[in-house]
Amino acid sequence: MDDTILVVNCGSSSLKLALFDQNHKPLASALAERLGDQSPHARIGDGGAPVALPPGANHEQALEALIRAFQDRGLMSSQPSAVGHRVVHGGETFRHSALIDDSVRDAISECSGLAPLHNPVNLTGIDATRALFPWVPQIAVFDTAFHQTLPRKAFHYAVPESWYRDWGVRRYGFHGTSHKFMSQEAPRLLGRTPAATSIISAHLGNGCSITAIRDGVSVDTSMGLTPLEGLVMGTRSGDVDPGLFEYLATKGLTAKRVHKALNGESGLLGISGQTNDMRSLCELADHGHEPSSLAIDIFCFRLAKYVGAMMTSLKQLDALVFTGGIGENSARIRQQTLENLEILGFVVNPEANKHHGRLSDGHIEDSTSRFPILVIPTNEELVIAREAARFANRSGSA
Ligand SMILES: Nc1ncnc2c1ncn2[C@@H]1O[C@H](COP(=O)(O)OP(=O)(O)O)[C@@H](O)[C@H]1O
Ligand SMILES: CC(=O)OP(=O)(O)O
Ligand SMILES: [Mg+2]
Repeated sequence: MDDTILVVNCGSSSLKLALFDQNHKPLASALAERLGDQSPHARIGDGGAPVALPPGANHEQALEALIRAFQDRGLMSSQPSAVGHRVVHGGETFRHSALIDDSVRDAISECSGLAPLHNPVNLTGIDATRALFPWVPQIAVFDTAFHQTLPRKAFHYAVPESWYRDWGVRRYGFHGTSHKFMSQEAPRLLGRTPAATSIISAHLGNGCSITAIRDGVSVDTSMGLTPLEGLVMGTRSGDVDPGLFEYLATKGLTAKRVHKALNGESGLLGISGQTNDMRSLCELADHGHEPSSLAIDIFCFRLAKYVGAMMTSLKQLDALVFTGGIGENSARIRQQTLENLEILGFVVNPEANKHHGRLSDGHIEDSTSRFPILVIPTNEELVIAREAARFANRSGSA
């Protein structure tokens, strides 16, 4: 058995793998996209060698092909010592990561009703990897776990109490591994200890969420019962008036249809009518495409509004942090968001922002800014690998 840790992140139509050594150094990564499609793609590394997949390949086939490719290239000689899985929804059952056995698997499956787009595919990855490596400890790392510290006033909706008691209707929060990573990395850059640091962490990828972290723990977050609430996202609406379900019913749209549209046909894609990809959207806006400019305006306005809201959960603010594909790479989106926040004392340094903070230890604030502003590349896979190693060591297998 190798002293490697394999991390598996199954998305709805994609699969990301990462391999780490026992010191948590990255050894290899792989990505499969458009699974279930007639022409799926898979490759090792960033822009690296393609891996052949049959038309319509599912997660299981992609997983096997990519692991075989790791082995063929000598990156993974036999079996990993542990496998860590991203699981999106852990409900109230999982406050921490869990060593997967049949009962943990069943409990994850029971949470599927709350994340029908995410948990079933996470389970596909778990089942496939357990079949491939039956003697290797497998650890579930939950997006929701970091948010289990939310106080009741932050997680409780103003709805009939029995909805929470009987059906678990509450705010859970997601992207917990990314926000947790920020809660450790931001203090490191600031020369502070995590337990004495309060930040606002904005994870802006395909899904977007923002979290207030007070003295190292999550105290408020924008995503809710499902990963639909809060910020504007690639294809998700974020906050809307729930009254629209009833109104749209009078137009002939069922609740199921509206839910599908809010998840898959809204957000940047819905407003622009063109794309859910922020990079393409910025190019369209540069060429004068008005709906794309509007989508960017709404995205930045909602984000700025949420930064203001998150500040009310903190006693002090040590940094506002941008992360995720958009947060890490789009100077324009950060600039426009921060312009909306000048009244609160956030002032960006255009030069540092242009370089994504890479020449200034992550800092992009101007010297006149009331608060530090940081850009930090996220590393959800590393957080999952660390958790998996911790559990594997505990079970005496690594
Ligand atoms: N240079 C860039 N400018 C603007 N947006 C970017 C840039 N690079 C990546 N993005 C955007 O980041 C988003 C994807 O974020 P990512 O965190 O990789 O997604 P996922 O949630 O799937 O992991 C896309 O909207 C993409 O266009
Ligand atoms: C929870 C969530 O929104 O995840 P993703 O950003 O991977 O879609
Ligand atoms: Mg990502």
